[in-house]
Amino acid sequence: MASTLFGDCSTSSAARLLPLHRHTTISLLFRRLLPQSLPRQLGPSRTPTSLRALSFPYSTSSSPSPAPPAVASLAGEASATVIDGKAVAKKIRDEISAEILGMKEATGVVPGLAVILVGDRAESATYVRNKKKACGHVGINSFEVHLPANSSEEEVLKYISEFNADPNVHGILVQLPLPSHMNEQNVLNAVSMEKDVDGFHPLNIGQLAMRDREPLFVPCTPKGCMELLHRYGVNIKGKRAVVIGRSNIVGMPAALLLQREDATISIVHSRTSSPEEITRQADIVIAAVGQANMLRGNWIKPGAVVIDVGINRVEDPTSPRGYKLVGDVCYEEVCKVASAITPVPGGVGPMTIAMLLSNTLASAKRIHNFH
Ligand SMILES: Nc1nc(=O)c2c([nH]1)NC[C@@H]1CN(c3ccc(C(=O)N[C@@H](CCC(=O)O)C(=O)O)cc3)C=[N+]21
Repeated sequence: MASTLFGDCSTSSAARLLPLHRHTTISLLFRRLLPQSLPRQLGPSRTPTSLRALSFPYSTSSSPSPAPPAVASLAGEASATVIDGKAVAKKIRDEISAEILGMKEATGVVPGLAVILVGDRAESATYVRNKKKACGHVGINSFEVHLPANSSEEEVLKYISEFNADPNVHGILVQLPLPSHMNEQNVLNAVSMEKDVDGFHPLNIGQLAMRDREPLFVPCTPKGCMELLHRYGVNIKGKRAVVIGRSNIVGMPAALLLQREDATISIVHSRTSSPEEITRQADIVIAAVGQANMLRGNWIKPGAVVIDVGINRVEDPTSPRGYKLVGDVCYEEVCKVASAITPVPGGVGPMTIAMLLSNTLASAKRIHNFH
């Protein structure tokens, strides 16, 4: 993830690449004309009680009061519900811990996750460390191989086949990106599809794309996005969903998952003309492009639900790390238009790790026939 200089939406590099046709204020005023779009779009929450407190502020609201003058209204503009991925992920980890304990007591089996990290990218090392910590918290054994950046592809393949054969390992994750001299396809194909907790094996992706078939694993980040939509009671069936970005690991599987739940999907990508016009039609937006603050307020239909997958570092001299994390969505603008939005950090990121743990537990249960 490239570091950019700009932390605020108005100066985002992406905003210059993709010219804006409308100003945010217009969106804000437009939204005022449709104050009822939110409660109708979001049906009653299927969310457990503990999460309901985090849920929609509008669901019980009465009729809108007369509109104050536009300028005054901007400060008091109601904000979207914040979809708290950190809290949901914690709840899921607690559920996983309990299940793992039960499984251990009943069968003696402890789920195991193997992570292969090649090279010294600081971000990759951080993710791997976070995954290991998360495994520790829920009671999953973690196995880690850290290879130097100049290792050969054969070496990586050798570790993969060892983990494929190891009965203590139920999940195998090869941290991406791999160094450029390696063939990512060869490596991902080598992971046994029964241990493919990332869901990146072509057979798992293929099953995801086919009707009436079930993949053994669904990729963690898109699965986390869907879990957030479910736990916040967002209706998907029959809705228009736009996924921005067509990567194998997020955009494409996210679109397939939404389609499997009967949304009508569009994928917006770097060659799409008028991406903002298409995005503005969406009831659900999943942004996964890796461009800081790219989605402005005027890309969003009032009342839409926005899931921000981007994790971009932008320089921030006031932060001890020297940078801060921002999403692909210009949060300050979009939170005034959307009905619900995920923050960065604290949105999809923690869910990705929770889904990895969930996939690893599911794998151990399947391998040991424990249900
Ligand atoms: N084979 C493979 N599988 C992956 O799942 C995979 C990968 N490779 N390569 C890199 C990406 C990235 N990724 C993240 C996971 C958690 C957070 C996360 O927890 N983020 C925190 C912030 C963490 C921080 O403060 O740095 C948050 O958004 O709140 C972010 C990013 C998994 N990835």
